[in-house]
Amino acid sequence: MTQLLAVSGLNKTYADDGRTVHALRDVSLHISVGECLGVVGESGSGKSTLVRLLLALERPDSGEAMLDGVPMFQLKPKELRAMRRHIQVVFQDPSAALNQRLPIWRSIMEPLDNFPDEKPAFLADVRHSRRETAVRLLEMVGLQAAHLDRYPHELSGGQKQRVAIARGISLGPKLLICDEPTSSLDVSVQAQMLKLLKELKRELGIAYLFISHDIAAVSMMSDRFIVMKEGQIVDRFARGQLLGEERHAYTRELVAAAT
Ligand SMILES: Nc1ncnc2c1ncn2[C@@H]1O[C@H](COP(=O)(O)OP(=O)(O)OP(=O)(O)O)[C@@H](O)[C@H]1O
Repeated sequence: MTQLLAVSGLNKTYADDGRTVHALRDVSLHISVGECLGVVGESGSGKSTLVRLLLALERPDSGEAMLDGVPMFQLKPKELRAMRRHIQVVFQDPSAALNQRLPIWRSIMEPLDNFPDEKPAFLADVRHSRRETAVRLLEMVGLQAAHLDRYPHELSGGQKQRVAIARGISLGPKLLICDEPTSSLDVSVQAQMLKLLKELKRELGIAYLFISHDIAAVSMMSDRFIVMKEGQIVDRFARGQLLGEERHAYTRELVAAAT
């Protein structure tokens, strides 16, 4: 499989009350085109730090991330902005991700409005019209044109997360980071959201970095897995190997805690 993202030797420390916190220690991973890499780890294991670095919101102390062979942390701000459209994110809390004062269709169109020349293949026939484009995106995530002019407070949590996913896929990214995308949702809605993400992955060929403390959700989505603890990757394995004898003790603890 063609490699999409190759992260090597990422280190990130923070100063906290005079103490140095190693949020990431020598983290290396790769994701192939169209693949889902699941990331599991308890709170404080470094998952959000990894996301912030990949979104270029912060820089690592050392290490590199190559996206399609381009070294991200060496890019100039303008180049970085252009590259960033290839990595989109869906966060845990869709309410925080959507502007409460904008109707849904405007929120959905924000990324495309920021990159007016982008025309992903699945939007090519509607891109001439912002509203038609928004309808197409809504339909792709299981909502309808009737939702176009609603405001976030008029939607359920699951519907808001669908809108956030519509935004996330709108630029046809190569990588979608799903950062605890189901954690804020009712249990009954979580499975529907995972099903939707799976369908979009298959339809659009997007690779996912799927982060969750919910091992069941990660197992359902991912082709391969990494387990993080105190900023380090302590275990790596492929689908079907979660319950294997060779699993790290910490992975087994997480599995035991989840069952
Ligand atoms: N800005 C910061 N300043 C100081 N310490 C930080 C900062 N950001 C993260 N840390 C520390 O780095 C470590 C990793 O944090 P991180 O948020 O990446 O973990 P996480 O696995 O995403 O946890 P959670 O699931 O709770 O978000 C933690 O010990 C955290 O306290």
